[in-house]
Amino acid sequence: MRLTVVGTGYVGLVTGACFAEMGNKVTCVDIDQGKVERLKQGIIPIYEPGLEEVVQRNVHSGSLSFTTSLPEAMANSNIYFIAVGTPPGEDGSADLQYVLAVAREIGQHLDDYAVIVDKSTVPVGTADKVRAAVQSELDARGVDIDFDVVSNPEFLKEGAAVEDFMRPDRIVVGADSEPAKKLMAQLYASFSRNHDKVLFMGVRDAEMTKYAANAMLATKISFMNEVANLCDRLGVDVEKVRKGIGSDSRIGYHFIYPGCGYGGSCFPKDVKALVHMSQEAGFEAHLLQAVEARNQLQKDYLFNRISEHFGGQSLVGKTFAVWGLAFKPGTDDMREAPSIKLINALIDAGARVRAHDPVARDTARREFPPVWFEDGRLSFIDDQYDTLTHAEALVLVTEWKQYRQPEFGEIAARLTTPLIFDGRNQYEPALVREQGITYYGVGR
Ligand SMILES: NC(=O)c1ccc[n+]([C@@H]2O[C@H](COP(=O)([O-])OP(=O)(O)OC[C@H]3O[C@@H](n4cnc5c(N)ncnc54)[C@H](O)[C@@H]3O)[C@@H](O)[C@H]2O)c1
Ligand SMILES: O=c1ccn([C@@H]2O[C@H](COP(=O)(O)OP(=O)(O)O[C@H]3O[C@H](CO)[C@@H](O)[C@H](O)[C@H]3O)[C@@H](O)[C@H]2O)c(=O)[nH]1
Repeated sequence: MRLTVVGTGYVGLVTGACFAEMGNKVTCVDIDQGKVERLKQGIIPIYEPGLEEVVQRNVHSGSLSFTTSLPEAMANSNIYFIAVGTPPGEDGSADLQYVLAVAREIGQHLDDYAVIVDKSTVPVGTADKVRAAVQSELDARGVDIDFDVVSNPEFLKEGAAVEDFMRPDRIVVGADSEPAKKLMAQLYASFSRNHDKVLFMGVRDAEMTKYAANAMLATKISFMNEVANLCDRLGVDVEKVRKGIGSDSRIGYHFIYPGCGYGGSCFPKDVKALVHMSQEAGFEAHLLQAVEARNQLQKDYLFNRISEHFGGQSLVGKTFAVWGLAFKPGTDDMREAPSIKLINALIDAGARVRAHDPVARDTARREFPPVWFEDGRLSFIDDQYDTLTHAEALVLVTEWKQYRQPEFGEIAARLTTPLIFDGRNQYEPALVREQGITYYGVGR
């Protein structure tokens, strides 16, 4: 099939590349000319395992192409995916300006029946807005062309995006017309060869399903973070509790890892957007507000533990080694990363930070004032162990694989006071303490 994907971010690029890999002919469109030029050469703008190979292979075979011209892409296909950003507005609502700009542009160039697919995460009712935006452009042109708007939210995780797209748990398709359903069933047939993974539902049902999924996962994490805080006060090891409850198949092990808060471009923004959607519907979403509030507090957890350890002493002049900047392992994405809040708090308190991340240094640099790098308050170090030089403590923020089994002897020898704050409960406390290192986890 011939497809157009608008937006070449994490979702658009993975969608386009993976559909091309499945034998479709895909044109990806982006307004960022530099990005499009690099993509044409097979250079991808983000760190996402396995993606570069898929892009290069399909660019080379001619199945995947890139352009800045939406009309050029539309001319060759009859399914248009909208995969542009929906960032949070001031009030927490999802900002639809990019989605609606694409819808208007589609309306300006539509010349035959097409299915417009909302792949971006958008509030309930957005498909109607997309439909209205397209229709008003058709009306302005004085033409009568049939089209459908479908909701097909994406559930991929960064760091495992290609795998998640290729082997999804389910494919949600909200479609209110038979021709649209038929086309979407045909498109996804190859993903459901063994099990029928496509769940057809109404457009509004599909829009809500995406938010409900993310809100459920965020709720599990905030719940566990709350339990971890309680464990601190009651002298309980939350990791024992996690295993104890995860073994109940009704609860399960997924997404109950306590830590220093969830980040990323989805959970924080989508929980806020759902709270906003509730308010607009005249309903107070008490639980979701608490999920968001717990997460904000959780991002202060490590700084509070550090302050408590130093017994209210000033942190001025103290140096801290931070391992991990990205919001999770496997990505260079810094959106809402817990490391940002921690580093700001440490530097505001007069401390210095020496940080390491295997891939996110360039993206992380943009998150902090340049003067901090110039005057040495913040340094990004090439070798993870070199961060420890002159440092009082090691703070683990992102559990990259290379941090999971470190040389504790070397850590103890290099730190001025052997001390670890483990924001992801990666280390066995007894093992660390055997090395003469003082250890703090989250809820243990
Ligand atoms: N990042 C994820 O893991 C993930 C997963 C599932 C769903 N989502 C949702 O998918 C959507 C996209 O997220 P993302 O992380 O890929 O965003 P992103 O910010 O990485 O990429 C968006 C891209 O759209 C482009 N763009 C903006 N306006 C355009 C226009 N008019 N025409 C063409 N291109 C345009 C931008 O230049 C950018 O390259 C969001 O709604 C997000 O919530 C994201
Ligand atoms: O038990 C857990 C699991 C995750 N996290 C944190 O939660 C955040 C999000 O992690 P993850 O869900 O793995 O990454 P995302 O790429 O943000 O993916 C989420 O957001 C996407 C965008 O909507 C959805 O498509 C995915 O299904 C959903 O998992 C990260 O900061 C993790 O450190 C925890 O603290 N504890």
